[in-house]
Amino acid sequence: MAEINGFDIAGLKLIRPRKFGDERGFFSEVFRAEWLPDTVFVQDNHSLSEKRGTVRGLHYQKNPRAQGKLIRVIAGAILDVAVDIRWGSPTYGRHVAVELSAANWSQLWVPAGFLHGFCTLTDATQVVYKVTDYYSPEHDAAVAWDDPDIGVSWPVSAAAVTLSAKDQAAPRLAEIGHPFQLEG
Ligand SMILES: Cc1cn([C@H]2C[C@H](O)[C@@H](COP(=O)(O)OP(=O)(O)O[C@H]3O[C@@H](C)C(=O)[C@@H](O)[C@H]3O)O2)c(=O)[nH]c1=O
Repeated sequence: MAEINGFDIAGLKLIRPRKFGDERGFFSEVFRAEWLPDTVFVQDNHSLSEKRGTVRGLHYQKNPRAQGKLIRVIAGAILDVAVDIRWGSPTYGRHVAVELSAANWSQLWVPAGFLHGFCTLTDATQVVYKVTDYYSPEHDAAVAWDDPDIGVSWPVSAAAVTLSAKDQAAPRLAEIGHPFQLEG
């Protein structure tokens, strides 16, 4: 059982699985295939970010190895961001930013055709996510987290952020062309 809601940007979904607490702790179904019809996951990922103010993103894999991602947090909290880069989409360039945490037990479904990234709001944050294609270093790509054309209101300043070398060197959205076309 889960509550599933859409956003103004088509394709994105917020999933809130039920959590059954009792004197032992809790039980929760964290994934059911029926929540995301026609979606097949092939890889599960788990990352730990030691410090609050760590940004990972904004990432995507190029076609034909594009990935949909189902993201959740099992320790701490993040601001999770998905940017629509489906060329032809009425919401091209727009993003959503939602807090996912171990406390709110929410998951964000980000289909292929989006940039994805997050900022940790706590130390020792652990994020786990399912993806629909295997990691492919040749197709792995990024856009600058602080691209003003995207305009994410990140909860960390450029002076304080912890960022990988790869993410520091990422191009702006205007420089990557149009890697995804809206289907249908
Ligand atoms: C993502 C990934 C990385 N790696 C390796 C490559 C590298 O040596 C090390 C760290 O990789 P990265 O710096 O790319 O990790 P990270 O910055 O955490 O990348 C992730 O960020 C979030 C926001 C996403 O959306 C993911 O799809 C992925 O892009 O792990 C894999 O072996 N498999 C994978 O699926």
